[in-house]
Amino acid sequence: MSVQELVVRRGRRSGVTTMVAVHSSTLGPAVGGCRFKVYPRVHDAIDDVLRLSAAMTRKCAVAGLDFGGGKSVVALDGVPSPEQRREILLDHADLIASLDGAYLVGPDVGTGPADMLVLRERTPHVFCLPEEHGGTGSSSGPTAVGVLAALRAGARAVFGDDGMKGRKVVISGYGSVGAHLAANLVEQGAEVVVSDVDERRLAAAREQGLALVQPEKVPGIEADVLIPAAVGGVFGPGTEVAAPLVVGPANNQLTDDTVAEALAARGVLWIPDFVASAGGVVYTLGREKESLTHAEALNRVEALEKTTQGILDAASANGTTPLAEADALAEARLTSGAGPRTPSPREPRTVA
Ligand SMILES: NC(=O)c1ccc[n+]([C@@H]2O[C@H](COP(=O)([O-])OP(=O)(O)OC[C@H]3O[C@@H](n4cnc5c(N)ncnc54)[C@H](O)[C@@H]3O)[C@@H](O)[C@H]2O)c1
Repeated sequence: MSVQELVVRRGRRSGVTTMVAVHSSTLGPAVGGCRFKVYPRVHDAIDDVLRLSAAMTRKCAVAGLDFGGGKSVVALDGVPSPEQRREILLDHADLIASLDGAYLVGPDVGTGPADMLVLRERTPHVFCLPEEHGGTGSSSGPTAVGVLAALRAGARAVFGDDGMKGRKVVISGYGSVGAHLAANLVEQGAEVVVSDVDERRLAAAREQGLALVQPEKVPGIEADVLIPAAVGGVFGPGTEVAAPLVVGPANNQLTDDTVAEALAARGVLWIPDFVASAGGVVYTLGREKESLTHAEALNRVEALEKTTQGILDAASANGTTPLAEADALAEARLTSGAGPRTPSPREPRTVA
């Protein structure tokens, strides 16, 4: 996999290996999140940072952002104490600082706005600081708004209308984005079923009166919509997916790109994750780098509905998959520099 720059360094304070991949700077400085996770081997972390940074390039290009794709990973070999965590983050911040603005970091799996504040001690190239420190805080709400926008376009293609009343929706991963989605969909009158591996998250779902399903039963469960909101790599060549529409925020949902064709051949409309999950980065960068208001930035997130619609229309007209069309859109923008700039704002439907 081609990558512009990969820097891997063992932290001088913590001894923990952290890394940054700048996949592309064609459209601007690379942006991405910091993944803080236990990996069996450093090589697994390198594979992850490379794949995730490539997905960020596609995500930014399709969403019309003037930023490139990057990612950073802290490759843990066990769960650190709070003191160790701080040392690891400071080491990681030094690595990011050494790239001199070529990579801007935000939160990802395992990190949040409070961790961004620690990184900020050593480098200015950080976004999503806590709101009380001038940042926009967690991007989960805007990410959910973007998923719902993509879902509307997908629902029109599959069901002929985008109303969710009475539709059965399965959400895999009742984390921060999953919980936003569940609340919104319940409000719209959908029958929501959730799945998680964390007992505390299941208890939170029960408290909201949500039905539960075991994670291993998720792909095969009869439903109208499946929302992957947990981890990547959940759909392989042989995965039987019962829902006719799949759209969700989890990054890199397919084990490889050919799975998109396998899903399409089985009559499943899969909306590329890098399209559906762009709401967080669109909102955050709009607010923090372009000084947009909350409403203006949310309007840009809502515009993902139109972007998704265009991708689905093209796939239907050309007899291709949404992945092929989303890739073509990203490629066109990366090669010409001119892309689908987000249309002018309209009033937001949802407030995160
Ligand atoms: N938060 C954002 O703004 C954002 C933006 C873009 C993409 N994403 C992606 O969306 C996904 C969800 O993000 P989040 O911020 O809600 O993360 P999160 O960590 O808050 O939630 C993920 C949830 O998935 C659960 N989970 C893990 N493995 C599971 C499995 N096998 N089956 C069911 N549940 C499982 C976890 O216990 C957790 O509750 C992640 O893949 C993330 O990378 C998030």
